[in-house]
Amino acid sequence: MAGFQEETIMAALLITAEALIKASSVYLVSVLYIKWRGSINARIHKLYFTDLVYYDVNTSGKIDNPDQRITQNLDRMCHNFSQIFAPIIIAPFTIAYYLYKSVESTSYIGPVGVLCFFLVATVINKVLMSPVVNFVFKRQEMEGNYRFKHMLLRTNAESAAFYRSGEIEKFYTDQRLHRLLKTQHSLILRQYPLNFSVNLFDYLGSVLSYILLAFPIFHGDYDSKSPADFSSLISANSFVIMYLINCFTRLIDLSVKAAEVAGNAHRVGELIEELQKIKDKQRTLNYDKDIRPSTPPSDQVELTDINIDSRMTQKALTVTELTYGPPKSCDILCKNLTFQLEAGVNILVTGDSGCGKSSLLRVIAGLWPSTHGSVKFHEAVNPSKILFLPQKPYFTDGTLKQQVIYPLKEMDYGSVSMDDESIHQYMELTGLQKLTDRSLGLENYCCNDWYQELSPGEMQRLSFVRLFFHQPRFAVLDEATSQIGVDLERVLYGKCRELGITVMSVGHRESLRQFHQLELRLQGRGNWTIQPITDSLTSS
Ligand SMILES: Nc1ncnc2c1ncn2[C@@H]1O[C@H](COP(=O)(O)OP(=O)(O)OP(=O)(O)O)[C@@H](O)[C@H]1O
Repeated sequence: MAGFQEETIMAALLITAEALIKASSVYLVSVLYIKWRGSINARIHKLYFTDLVYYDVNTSGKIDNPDQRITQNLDRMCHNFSQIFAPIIIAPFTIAYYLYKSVESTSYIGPVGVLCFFLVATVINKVLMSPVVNFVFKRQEMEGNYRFKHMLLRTNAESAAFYRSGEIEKFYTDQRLHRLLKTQHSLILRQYPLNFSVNLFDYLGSVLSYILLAFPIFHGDYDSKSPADFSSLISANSFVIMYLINCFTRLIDLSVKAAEVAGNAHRVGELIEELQKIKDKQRTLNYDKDIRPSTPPSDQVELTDINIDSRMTQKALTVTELTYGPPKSCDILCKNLTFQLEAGVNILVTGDSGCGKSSLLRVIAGLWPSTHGSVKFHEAVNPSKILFLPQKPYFTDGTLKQQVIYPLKEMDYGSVSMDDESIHQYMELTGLQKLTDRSLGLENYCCNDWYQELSPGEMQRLSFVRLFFHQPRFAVLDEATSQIGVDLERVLYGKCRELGITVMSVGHRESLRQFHQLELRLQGRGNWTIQPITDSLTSS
């Protein structure tokens, strides 16, 4: 009786200890998770934003939106890990104690029997667990793809609506959902035998305790005991063996959760590795970002017949023997292109739609790799030296002023010698005074989605306010005035000249020619020409 009481107290103590460890582990894992997630997400942000791989990542189609995907996987992984942490920590102590107790009551038969049972169960569960890990990993990937499709549609809902593309978008979204459900179904199919085996070993465990007790009973070890002592001994010993089996079966039960943790960890690892690979690939690109001034190669375009402002002789960039095409394609958009962007000499890039004008800017900006040749910057690529205005204007969430000073932050604003009055003047110049009034000034209205608030022409005008605010020495403008009237276009280019901003523009409009001194024409099939513009306002 005393033995039975002792076992009960011991079991109660162990259960309490486990509950305590479980609560503490959930707390500990949560605290660690916050730190861990902070550092992992910061690493992703660095790879994704600072190292300029986001463009590649998004166009690679392999891991769109890695930040969100990694966070989701980390969430699940940490949740499951906090569930299995406590049982794993407490298991060695309970197992050691009950092994010792079962040796006392059944000699070697009890522990050996339980260990053999555990080994068989572990091997079988291990075999059944492997496919589950793979499918958990696949399900995460499919779920990420499906969610990303929804996010993409939400972001571009208006453009899709203009094309009345509801049916086709429904088709593609259903396809992704179908793939996700199919993977989930396959996962459930693989989980079925694993769950069956886990439950089977749970039940077999309770029967096993009586089988193991039968050995000392039939061996005659308890023959000398009175019926009362015998029955209390049996109940005490069966309790010990049952608890020992229970310790092992609980470890086996963890295999389902362990499979989930392994699947999630695998996916997080793969996403990070993929980002790192893209970054390494970028590093090995034949792309020279050296910002030190250098002497130009001898075979560059001669600009002797161009009226160059003698005060400005510095160069922004030199493109040498550049051959490029769309990534993951054998097409060549331009072959052996050589030119330089020199202060005071505006260049107009022209050519038919799809001939590779924007692609040239992508290669120059380092977003696309080149097949051959190099791009050498003589100025640092930062807003005060060289600023890119992309074809699709970019706006972040925040106030009007944050849009103007972008990519600077409010806190960096002090480092720029410009007051709000100048911004107001530029808003007025570009015809955006109404927008300032509507926004109750530059800083009083915080908008989450400026794309919904501005017309395409307003977006382009606001981009010019940004350009005037930064006053870089060089600007690369991709169809930056396509939605603006020719009168305002003249004003904007005039202001660029007044502020000493040399531009390289991509555009189709005839009216643009007068603001440039050189025309770089991409003729398709890799051919190109570069020649002076005779009707330029500034040419001699
Ligand atoms: N991310 C991409 N992946 C693969 N091919 C692309 C990608 N973006 C553009 N292309 C292809 O590269 C070619 C050149 O595109 P680009 O955007 O440079 O044309 P463009 O000359 O600027 O045309 P437009 O005047 O219409 O803007 C096109 O055939 C286009 O389909």
